[in-house]
Amino acid sequence: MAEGGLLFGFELADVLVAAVLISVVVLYFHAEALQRRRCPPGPWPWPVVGNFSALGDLPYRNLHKLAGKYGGLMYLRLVISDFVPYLSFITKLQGHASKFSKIRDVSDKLTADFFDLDSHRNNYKKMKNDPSYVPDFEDVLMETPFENGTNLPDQDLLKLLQELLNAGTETSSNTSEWAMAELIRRPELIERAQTEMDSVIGSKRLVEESDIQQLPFLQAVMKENFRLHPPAPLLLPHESREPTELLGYHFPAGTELLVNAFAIHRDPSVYDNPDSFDPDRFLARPHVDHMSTSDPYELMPFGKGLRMCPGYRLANTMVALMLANLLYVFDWSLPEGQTEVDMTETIGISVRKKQPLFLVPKPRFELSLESVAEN
Ligand code: HEM
Repeated sequence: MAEGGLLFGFELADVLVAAVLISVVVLYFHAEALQRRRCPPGPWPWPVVGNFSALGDLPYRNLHKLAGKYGGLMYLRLVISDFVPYLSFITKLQGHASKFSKIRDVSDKLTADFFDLDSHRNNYKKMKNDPSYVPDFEDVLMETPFENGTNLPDQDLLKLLQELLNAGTETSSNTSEWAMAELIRRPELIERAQTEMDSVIGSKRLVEESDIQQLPFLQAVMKENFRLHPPAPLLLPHESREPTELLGYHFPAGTELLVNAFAIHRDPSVYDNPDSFDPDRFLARPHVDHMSTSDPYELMPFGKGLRMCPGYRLANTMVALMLANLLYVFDWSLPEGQTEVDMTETIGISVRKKQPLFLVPKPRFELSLESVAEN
């Protein structure tokens, strides 16, 4: 009974607030249930924060675990504007946009200083008629005309160089570090790689690009390393432009798609003992080729299809060449007193070792400076 602002002994205002809250919760669950009817399964999102907390520090690992519960195709809500698009301004209020724009400004300045287009252009003008001068990538980009005959504007040129620098350096160096870390834990694998190279290369020179095709074990090491340590384990986010149906599920236009290459690479139905480093598995499965732009999808450190990494050939060749030479020219050991390699991961632009790897090299043979310079 309402009496003097009371309803069954409760303050009327409290009852109204409670009623509103309950309605909001009921409406939220109802709207969520409707929305999810045609979506793949996935963890139930918390109001406002969604499933963001499920990602943790190493999202590819946590999503892999979640896939064990919900299956390979999962639906998650990651940001507040996924719930209520007109609340996207909150992301701005959190200050991320301004932080990013500061980082962008610093990065733009570093790129401009590093590539120094004007002096590079002057140098190229002086050198281009010298037959011994080999134009570098910056020269080629500066000189390449568009279809309308003009050159790429400097600002665009710098952005392009910046993107290549960001996408290509840390990924490649981290890959090499992971490979050395895996190999030093299994010295017999280093010996096998060295025996293979000794038989193919023969004379005492550096390993060349043309040798790599004849080094199947080294290539198997590369594949196994990419399988266990894809530098970009969730590739890059992709977004659907149109509403799409897949496996009976509905994906509205604008759905963000993350492909968990890490989870694919550790699928026990494809790879026995998926967490162990075993290059022999690829000698037994030569058809699995991470350099193929389409199927097989068992190994995809560079992604697949139209948006696959455009630097994949350069990256694969450079990493293989670097690894081959490190193993061919040197024997390696852990620093005195160290018996274990810490394999903990952390994420920067790509996944890297949390603790940098320190190894001690010992030359396997004398290599004259002349033969190094010739290479
Ligand atoms: C081990 C080395 C590398 C790995 C594992 C790697 C991997 C990847 C992956 C997984 C993607 C996203 C593909 C997707 O979303 O489907 C990507 C994109 C990209 N990569 Fe690489 N990458 C490497 C080295 C390089 C190098 C050396 C360059 C250039 C010099 C490069 C340039 C790029 C660029 C520009 C993109 C963005 C492409 C786009 O927006 O469509 N990457 N890379």
